[in-house]
Amino acid sequence: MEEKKIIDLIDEAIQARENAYVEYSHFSVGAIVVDDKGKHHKGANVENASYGLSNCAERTAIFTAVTNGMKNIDTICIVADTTGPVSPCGACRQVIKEFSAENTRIILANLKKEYKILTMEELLPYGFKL
Ligand SMILES: O=c1ccn([C@H]2C[C@H](O)[C@@H](CO)O2)c(=O)[nH]1
Ligand SMILES: [Zn+2]
Repeated sequence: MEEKKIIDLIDEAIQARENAYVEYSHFSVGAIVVDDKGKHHKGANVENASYGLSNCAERTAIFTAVTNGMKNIDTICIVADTTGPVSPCGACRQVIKEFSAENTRIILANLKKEYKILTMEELLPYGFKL
């Protein structure tokens, strides 16, 4: 993927991050899923007073994309205010895997636009799939 497209996706995820509802952690995360038809779906983390009910940004974006008919993730871009590129939690890695294909790109980034692009196998080696 060309550099400009990557930076544009990071910018889009930074925009999505603006809508994060982070009453408890004050840690905002944004995500963009590009589906197999090239459509973009955004997500932000949405927390709850019952902490365990909180939903991560990447899962919000994936569930929205699936609701809109996505079968496979072409690219997912996740951004947070971290020292290096953000590291998604284990639950999200498993959910990304569910909708990943051979060529799915996973872009992890921070607000300084430092990023790394991983394959599913790199993000979740030996992950569970039926
Ligand atoms: O990759 C990540 C890591 C964390 N969070 C959220 C969960 C919680 O709302 C907050 C702090 O963990 O950040 C995400 O949305 N994505
Ligand atoms: Zn998560």
